[in-house]
Amino acid sequence: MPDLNKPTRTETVADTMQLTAEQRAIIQAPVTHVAITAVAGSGKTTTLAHRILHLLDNELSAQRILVLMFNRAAKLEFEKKLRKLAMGSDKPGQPLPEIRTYHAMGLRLYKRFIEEGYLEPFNPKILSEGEIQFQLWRLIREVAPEDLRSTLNRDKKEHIEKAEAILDISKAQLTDFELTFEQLDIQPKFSFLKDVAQLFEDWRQRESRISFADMLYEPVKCLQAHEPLRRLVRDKMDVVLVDEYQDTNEVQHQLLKYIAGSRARVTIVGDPDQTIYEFRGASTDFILKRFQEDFEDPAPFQLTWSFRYGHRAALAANHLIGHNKQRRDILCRAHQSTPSTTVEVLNSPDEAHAIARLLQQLAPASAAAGATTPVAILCRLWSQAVPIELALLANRMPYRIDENKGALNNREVRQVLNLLRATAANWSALPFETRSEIMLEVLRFPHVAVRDDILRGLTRSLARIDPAAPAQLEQIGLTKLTCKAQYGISSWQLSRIEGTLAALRAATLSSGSAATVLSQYITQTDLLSQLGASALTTEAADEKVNNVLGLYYYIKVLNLPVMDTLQHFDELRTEAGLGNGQRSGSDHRPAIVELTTIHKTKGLEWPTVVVAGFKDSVLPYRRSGQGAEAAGKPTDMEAERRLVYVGITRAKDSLYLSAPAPDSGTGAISPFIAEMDLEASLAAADVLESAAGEPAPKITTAVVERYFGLLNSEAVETGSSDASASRPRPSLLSRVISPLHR
Ligand SMILES: Nc1ncnc2c1ncn2[C@@H]1O[C@H](COP(=O)(O)OP(=O)(O)OP(=O)(O)O)[C@@H](O)[C@H]1O
Repeated sequence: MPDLNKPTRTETVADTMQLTAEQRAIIQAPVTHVAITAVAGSGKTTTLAHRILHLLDNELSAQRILVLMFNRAAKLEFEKKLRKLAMGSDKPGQPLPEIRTYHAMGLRLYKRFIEEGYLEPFNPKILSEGEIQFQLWRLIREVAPEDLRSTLNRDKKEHIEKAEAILDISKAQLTDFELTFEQLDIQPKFSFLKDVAQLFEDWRQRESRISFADMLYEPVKCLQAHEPLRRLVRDKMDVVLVDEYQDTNEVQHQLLKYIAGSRARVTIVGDPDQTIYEFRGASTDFILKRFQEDFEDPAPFQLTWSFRYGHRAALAANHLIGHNKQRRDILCRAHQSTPSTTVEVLNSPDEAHAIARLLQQLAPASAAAGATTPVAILCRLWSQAVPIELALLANRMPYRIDENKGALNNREVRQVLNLLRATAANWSALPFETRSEIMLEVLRFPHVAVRDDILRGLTRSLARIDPAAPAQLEQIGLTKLTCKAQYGISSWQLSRIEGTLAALRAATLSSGSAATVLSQYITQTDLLSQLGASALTTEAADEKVNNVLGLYYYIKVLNLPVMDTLQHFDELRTEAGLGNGQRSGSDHRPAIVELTTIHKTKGLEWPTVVVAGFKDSVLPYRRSGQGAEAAGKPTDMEAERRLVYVGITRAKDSLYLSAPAPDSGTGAISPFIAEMDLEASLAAADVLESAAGEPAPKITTAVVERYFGLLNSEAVETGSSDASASRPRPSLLSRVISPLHR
């Protein structure tokens, strides 16, 4: 193995990049196992990229270096970073190592093991969460013990969620269902769910289907069982580097061990405060303990300076995360080369429009900032994004959102709009086929629990008559006497259809705004609880209900009659490029806003970040569980706090925390805002950034004192002014939007 202690070209690279001593130590470390713990924005990925160039410079072959990233977005970002760095080096065309996600790696091994005859070929259509939950519910109904049958429907979600947890955690931890059941501390009355998990696996194998989890689980189980396969995969690499190790689970840790064998030296890097995938079996144990146990004598390194955000964001993040008890108490601190970051609370009774207005004001500065997408709006749940996206569209703000997540493609949004169409003045002028389709959607919203083929026949008859007309069912010959014989539906189903049609009739006759019509219909059909009940999990129920509520609030602010509201939405569809049923974008302006969830932002950063939904029940997210056990379950505050920590540490120049206006009736402000201690954080940062260099802030906390102590005791490294110059701070972004809520 080459001697990597000798000074090399990387030092030159390091010098021009103004790398810190902490970073240089890692880049130039000898090729041993290495464990790096680092704070958010401290240049973990940047340092890994430099380390790779250093290794290549020292005659390690690119083919013998493997980089494992957590997800696709992080992989793409890293590829870009490495390519750019390589382009600036004196060997711009040199081959670069393979960068893979864990799952891509698992899938590659899976296919190889099929070729070797150890695994069966699988259907390329990967099982979705929805399909898995649907199958679990089918099996639960098949095998539930007699004494639980009477409450099975009521506790549907609880059963599905527990069965899914047994399945997921067993695959993530490589434990059998029995042990997982015990570890999850599930009540004995649910022990039949272990059989459900096994029956699901039998079904899955019969159908040759695999899930996302199986891409890792199956090959690792195979490796555990077969020595020839272990020989096949091990010792192929000299160096393996793994990012985001704080979110590693057992199956990933084992895969890493098998790939490394006794040859590869492994570098792991991560930030325990950014662990946000516990629900997939992730644990800080792997970065803090297990790696040290399973890989011989790893050299420990730390990255403690943030280059992403300034003192305000650093102090707010430190105050917040300091409330977690189960952590290593490390402060993140802004490097002196880092421009200051403004932190503001955006208090508003109408979050969506407040954010859209803010972005209108920031747009020129954002465009000038030159970043590909200079602003990110981060949500806890996708349903939060519905009214925000609509407000962005209404303000003609070019944005980007995950495929399939757009508000106008959202099922509940489409259903609300169809309901409004059914109550609109131009109903009878609509083509017959359109009316039938709309009636079908109305009878599914909430679902009247009639089979689809019967429902289709029924809605074709209903489409012929006026929704405002009384006694419509009689008009199409559907009465208590005829319903069974003619349509094969029960009296109970008939009463549901009657209920929906009565609500539709009342809505059609209403002279109020679209919001009044919708609100009447929601109340009369008990829509929200019906929607919640139809979902297979609590989170899915919350998303459905919040999709409707988000749209309702948007329509309420719009305050237009039904026809005008529908026209407004037609215009939004055109703006979104959906006019002809295809999403193409109405114009080709580059997106200045990325609308996404905090879970999707691993390793990413933006000049301006807006974290939405700082209100109780959203941050921290409290599931509206229906089963008695779920409802009483305390929210995992530490996990939610880590999520907010990840969100707020994505900002470079400006961070906005969107919260309800006090006493506006739009919800209580999230306790996390108080936990950030913004008063103390901002006052302390003012002192640190003042040219006069005041001795101490007027308001102080233990965190502020430690922060000052750290800055004072360790000389901040010099020579980083170029780094700060490379990222000028947009002046527009520093203005106060709304008074800081204390
Ligand atoms: N020595 C340095 N001087 C100036 N800027 C730096 C330095 N090192 C890294 N940066 C910049 O700091 C920012 C954060 O770096 P990077 O994304 O690598 O951090 P990270 O630790 O991987 O982040 P996260 O905690 O989100 O995973 C980037 O904009 C990067 O270019």
